Parts: sequence; C-alpha cells; structure tokens
Amino acid sequence: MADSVASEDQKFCLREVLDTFKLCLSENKEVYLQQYVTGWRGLVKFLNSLGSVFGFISKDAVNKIQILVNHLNGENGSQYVTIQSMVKYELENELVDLTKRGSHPESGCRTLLRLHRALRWLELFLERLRTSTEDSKTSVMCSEAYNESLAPHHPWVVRKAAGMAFCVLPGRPAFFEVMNVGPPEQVVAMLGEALPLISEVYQITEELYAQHNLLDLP
Ligand SMILES: CCCCCCCCCCCCC/C=C/[C@@H](O)[C@H](COP(=O)(O)O)NC(=O)CCCCCCCCCCCCCCC
Repeated sequence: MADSVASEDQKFCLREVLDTFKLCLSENKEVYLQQYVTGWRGLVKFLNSLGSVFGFISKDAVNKIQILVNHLNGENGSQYVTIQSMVKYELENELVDLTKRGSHPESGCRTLLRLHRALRWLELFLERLRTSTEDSKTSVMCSEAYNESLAPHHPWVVRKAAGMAFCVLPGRPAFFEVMNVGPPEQVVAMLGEALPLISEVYQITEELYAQHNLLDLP
C-alpha cells in the first residue's frame, strides 16, 4: 500500500487535491469518508514528491488511510459512509477504546482523529503560506503550524524528528513550483478558495467529536 501510493503518478496539481475536500461535504453538512480519504491520498502523494526525508510521516499517514479504507470496504462498510455515521455506529456497538488502548486499536474514530488533527496543521500551514511574502521561510511556517496543532499530541521523539524534517523543506519558490498551480498569485488565489472548505470540514468534524467527547481518544 505504501508503495502503491508512493509510486502512483507523481505529477499532479495541488488544486485538484484540495478540490477533493469540496466533495467531502454532503448537502446536510455531513462529511463523506471516501472523499476525505481521497483528499488525504492526494496530500500524501504531494508529501512524497518532496523527498524521502518525509517518508516516516507519509508512512504513518498511509497506515491510517489504509485502516479507514479497510473499514469502508469491510462488511460493515455501509456504516462508514460519513464520519457522522461512523461515529454513531462505532459508539453504539462499543467499537472504540474510550479511555485507554484496548481491544479496538484500529477504530475508525481514533484513526480519523489523528488525520483530523493533521488537517488542522494543514489549515494553519496553508493560511501562513497564503499570506506569506517572498522571503518567508516554509520551515518556520510549517513548524509554527505544527506547534499549534499536532505537536501537543506527539511524544518528544516524534516532535524532534518532525522538526528535523521541516528544516529540509524546499524554500517558498521551489515549494510553490511543486504545488504545480501556476505563478504565485494563482497559488495565493487557489489557497483563498480552498481554505474555507478545508476549514469547514475541520470544524464540522471537531464539533462532532467534541459533542461525543472523542477529542482525546487514546
Ligand atoms: C509539507 C511538509 C509536511 C509536514 C507534515 C507535518 C506533519 C508532521 C507530522 C509528524 C508525524 C510523524 C509520524 C508519526 C505520527 C504518529 O505518532 C501520530 C500518532 O499516531 P498514533 O496515535 O497511532 O501513534 N500520527 C499522527 O499524528 C498522524 C500524522 C499524519 C500526518 C500527515 C501529514 C501529511 C502532510 C501532507 C502535506 C501536504 C502539504 C501540502 C501543502 C501545500
């Protein structure tokens, strides 16, 4: 799985990836899991194109994506159509470890929570990128976004490794290039369109998880 995601055609446009988050929202503001997963697959592809230093990050993301895909394709797949239906199904059937790790280490709820926190990182990072200037450093934007989102949930060793990886991020011009969206003005415009959608998907999930007390799942 890691390999197939890594080697699928490397050339792509970040606009298309971010567009998939648009397709996540149903009419009544539920979040489709299939589309959410597709969005993440695209992001992982982008991450892989930045080089093998990020391999440990993409590997973990791929693992989590695969767990969710297995739920979607499993015999109870119809319960996993939206994040809302997944939460309801897993809670009603006691399929979630609520306070300490136990017999359900791969619940959809705890797995998605990790990606959900990473989506917050993405939102913060992209917002910084959108408002950045030519001499802004991607490594700084990235670690600031990380410190405000994922870092509090990670042990020291992961924070350390992440910090080291951020240092070798390409600079802003090269980064914009890999995004393959066009000149900087177009990148900024694209981000301006994509961010509210990502933010909405994040907020809806955050409220759902808060409502059910799921924000600290082990
Ligand atoms: C562009 C640079 C990309 C930097 C990515 C920033 C996120 C750094 C995350 C570091 C995670 C390290 C790997 C290990 C994580 C796990 O310990 C930890 C906890 O899991 P557990 O409870 O099962 O043990 N896992 C997680 O928190 C999930 C992390 C998922 C990270 C996915 C990041 C994908 C980034 C996509 C980049 C796209 C950038 C697009 C910008 C234009």
